[in-house]
Amino acid sequence: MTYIEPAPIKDKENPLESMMQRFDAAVKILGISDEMYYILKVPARQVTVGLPVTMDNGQIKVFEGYRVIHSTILGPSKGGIRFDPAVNIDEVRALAAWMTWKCAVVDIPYGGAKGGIACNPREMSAGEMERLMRAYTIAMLDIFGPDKDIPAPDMGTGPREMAWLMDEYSKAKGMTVNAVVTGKPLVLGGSLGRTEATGRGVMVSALAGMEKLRLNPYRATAAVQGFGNVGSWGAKLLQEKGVTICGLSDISGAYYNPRGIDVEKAIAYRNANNGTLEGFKDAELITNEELLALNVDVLVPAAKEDVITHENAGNIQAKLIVEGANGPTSASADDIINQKGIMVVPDILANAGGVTVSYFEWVQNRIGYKWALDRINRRSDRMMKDAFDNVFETSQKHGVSLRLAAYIVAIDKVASTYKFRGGYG
Ligand SMILES: NC(=O)C1=CN([C@@H]2O[C@H](COP(=O)(O)OP(=O)(O)OC[C@H]3O[C@@H](n4cnc5c(N)ncnc54)[C@H](OP(=O)(O)O)[C@@H]3O)[C@@H](O)[C@H]2O)C=CC1
Ligand SMILES: O=C(O)CCC(=O)C(=O)O
Repeated sequence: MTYIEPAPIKDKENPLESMMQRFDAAVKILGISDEMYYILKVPARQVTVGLPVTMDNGQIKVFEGYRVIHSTILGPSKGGIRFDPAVNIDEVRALAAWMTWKCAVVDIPYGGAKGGIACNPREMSAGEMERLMRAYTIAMLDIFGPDKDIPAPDMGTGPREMAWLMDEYSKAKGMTVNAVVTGKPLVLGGSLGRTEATGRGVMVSALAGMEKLRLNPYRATAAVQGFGNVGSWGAKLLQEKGVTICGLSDISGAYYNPRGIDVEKAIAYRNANNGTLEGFKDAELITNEELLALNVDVLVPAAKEDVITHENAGNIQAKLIVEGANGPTSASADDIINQKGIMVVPDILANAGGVTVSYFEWVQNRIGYKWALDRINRRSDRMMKDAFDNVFETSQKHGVSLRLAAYIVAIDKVASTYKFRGGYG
């Protein structure tokens, strides 16, 4: 029997610390009461479960899984499930709070949650992943529910895992409940457009930021860190809008070509190469650290948190950062980036396209209907652009960064909803 120990919690530069620093700054500007501060800060519910799973070699491994429901003030909680070796409870707490703020920024009727399991999907077979996901679903039967808490994919998970979750949940309830999870395969009630939705929202946010900076997409260059769901779709859709993608990366390294990389070709290469860009020939191999410092107009961190810190923020040359990942910039880098005059479209705005189309999926499941792709794209693009404009206006009004403005918009919305609900007891 083996116990898979979760990643240790770092004292500093951890996502929870970064989230709290921005939250505190926004709360100060809004002048929120002490009572409200703690109502918004403390997660509504946190669950940790031990998950014994029989591995292919017959050995039992015990994994630790989490679900944190940060808030249900705006509606049932919503947020993805992450499978990654670095998962720990603090990371999930930060990610859950970001979901609350994200749903509020794009104005969808959800609270925020996140789940995670400390595991390494790259070292697990499909059968092991399935047993782990089913064990997690059973452990969370009382937490999940189409009117309570609705999971979705995040790093290391996708439609396949969501299908297992839906199946296990439905079996336990004795009926098909497809609205319990979003990001499902199309045949199980998944929505058209969900797979590419987060990358599409990144593209819409990038174009909105470029317009403010008067950058012509046809003359602009970009580098994208992370080539999974968000990074590959973000890069592809930006390229379709005329942007030259000079850099791409995954865990194997970064790939640079100043004349531009054909993103479709890179995706085909990755798909045929066991999911990795390793050995990609149409570009020079550089490091992920070098990719962040490339002389490009737009930088899209779309891999993981805390990749831009006070140690490397000074090297960034991009004029615009569009945060595809959750928490890619640690709070210690904010001042440096602001002093350099770099515009940052923050995570809780830039990557909200995914949860927006998840919301559409949930609505379609509940009314038993399927919308066409052009309708979904039109609506989600509109919602992303409206959210960008609202955050931009708020930043002008308060003289603050887009990041702080996004927190102000979100916290104000959740706090005033709480007051209207009369929840002071
Ligand atoms: N999926 C979604 O709808 C949403 C995702 N997000 C956020 O976007 C980010 C990415 O998620 P998603 O695309 O779904 O995840 P995936 O697992 O599909 O992809 C993650 C990508 O990041 C790469 N990566 C991991 N670590 C590093 C590193 N140290 N340096 C460079 N690249 C690295 C991975 O490389 P490799 O494959 O080689 O391991 C992979 O290409 C996460 O922060 C997630 O929370 C936010 C909103 C919605
Ligand atoms: O699609 C969803 O419901 C949530 C996606 C997610 O986890 C995120 O936006 O970080």
